[in-house]
Amino acid sequence: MSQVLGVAVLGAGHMGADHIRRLDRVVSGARVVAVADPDADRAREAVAGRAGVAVRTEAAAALDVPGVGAVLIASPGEAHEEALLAAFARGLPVLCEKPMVPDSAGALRIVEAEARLGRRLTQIGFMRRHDTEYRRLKSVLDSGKLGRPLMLHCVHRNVSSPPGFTSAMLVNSSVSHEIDAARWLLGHEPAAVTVLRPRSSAGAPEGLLDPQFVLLETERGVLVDVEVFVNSGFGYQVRCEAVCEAGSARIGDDHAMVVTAAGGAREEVPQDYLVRFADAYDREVRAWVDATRRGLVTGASAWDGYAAAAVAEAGVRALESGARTAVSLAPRPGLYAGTAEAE
Ligand SMILES: NC(=O)c1ccc[n+]([C@@H]2O[C@H](COP(=O)([O-])OP(=O)(O)OC[C@H]3O[C@@H](n4cnc5c(N)ncnc54)[C@H](O)[C@@H]3O)[C@@H](O)[C@H]2O)c1
Ligand SMILES: O[C@H]1[C@H](O)[C@@H](O)[C@H](O)[C@@H](O)[C@H]1O
Repeated sequence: MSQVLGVAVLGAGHMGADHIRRLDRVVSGARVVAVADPDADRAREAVAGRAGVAVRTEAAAALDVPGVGAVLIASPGEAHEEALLAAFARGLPVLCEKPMVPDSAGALRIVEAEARLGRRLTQIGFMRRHDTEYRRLKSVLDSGKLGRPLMLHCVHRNVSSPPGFTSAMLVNSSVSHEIDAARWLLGHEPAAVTVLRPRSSAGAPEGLLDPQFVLLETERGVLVDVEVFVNSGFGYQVRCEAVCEAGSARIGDDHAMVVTAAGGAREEVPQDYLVRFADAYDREVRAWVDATRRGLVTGASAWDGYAAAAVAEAGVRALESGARTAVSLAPRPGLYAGTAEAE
């Protein structure tokens, strides 16, 4: 195993600050050596109490800090393409938060740039692939004991949406997780998307189409329905039930603690993803650090990031038109052969 991995973290907001804590306190074998955020105060706050971390306001400047051996991108999606290309130019391995690049043309440019390098450098932060419940669901599906999957019923609820969250983002930010999870669980691609809109919740900001009901049809005839509701007001809930020819398997019901007292029982509901998926993020970052120190790249690939962007883009068109919309994927470069099911 190589020496301690020096990491540059780009973006010190919610996810960036949590990943900085994780890299320094939870995962062994890595150390944050540089942080970039245009908001220098936020960057300084995220590394408060840690000696020897360079703070920069430009992402590229953080990559050039001596000792940087890998990059964790946690800036907003619109900044990811430039950051990924800057990392590729320096040959640095990357863990990039989802969405890899929000638009499919930009995501394809990343796939093409990495294919030109001839080696994978990128892992995408689709953390559900590292979640214990999702992994158990994948094992049971892969075992074949339940027969072929026919349908996935999914629920994705947030307590509230952050400022600036748009109706399209319910699909291309929130449901991007279900798109990736469905591709990973099923091992094949979505072929069409339809988005239905129930009446909007009075709890949603004015003009936001929330909730939505997204229906994916896969190329092998599996239906994946997703209720996405980002201003549920009550909790962070992520569920998935796979209905197969010989049985069903469901996750997401029982990860919380049940408190029984005073003649009643109360189940705690996590309030955000940092709680619900805390272990998954730890496992994701640990797997990235371990693989990178071994000179390997594992996990969701740039191709997975592109496929999720392309499916989500079809979903946004479906939301706008109200029509069933076909998904069209570019040819998959040989570098990514077989990565729909990659670990
Ligand atoms: N995997 C998950 O469950 C999950 C959860 C939340 C967010 N995310 C993703 O993480 C990323 C960050 O989200 P967030 O919630 O932390 O956002 P945030 O707004 O809290 O933080 C983003 C930070 O990036 C900084 N920034 C802006 N442009 C930058 C640039 N060019 N270079 C470096 N920093 C820049 C901002 O100043 C801000 O501090 C997004 O891609 C988002 O989709 C993933
Ligand atoms: O960016 C976040 C993040 O990806 C969360 O995991 C998801 O639940 C939210 O809906 C999304 O807005």
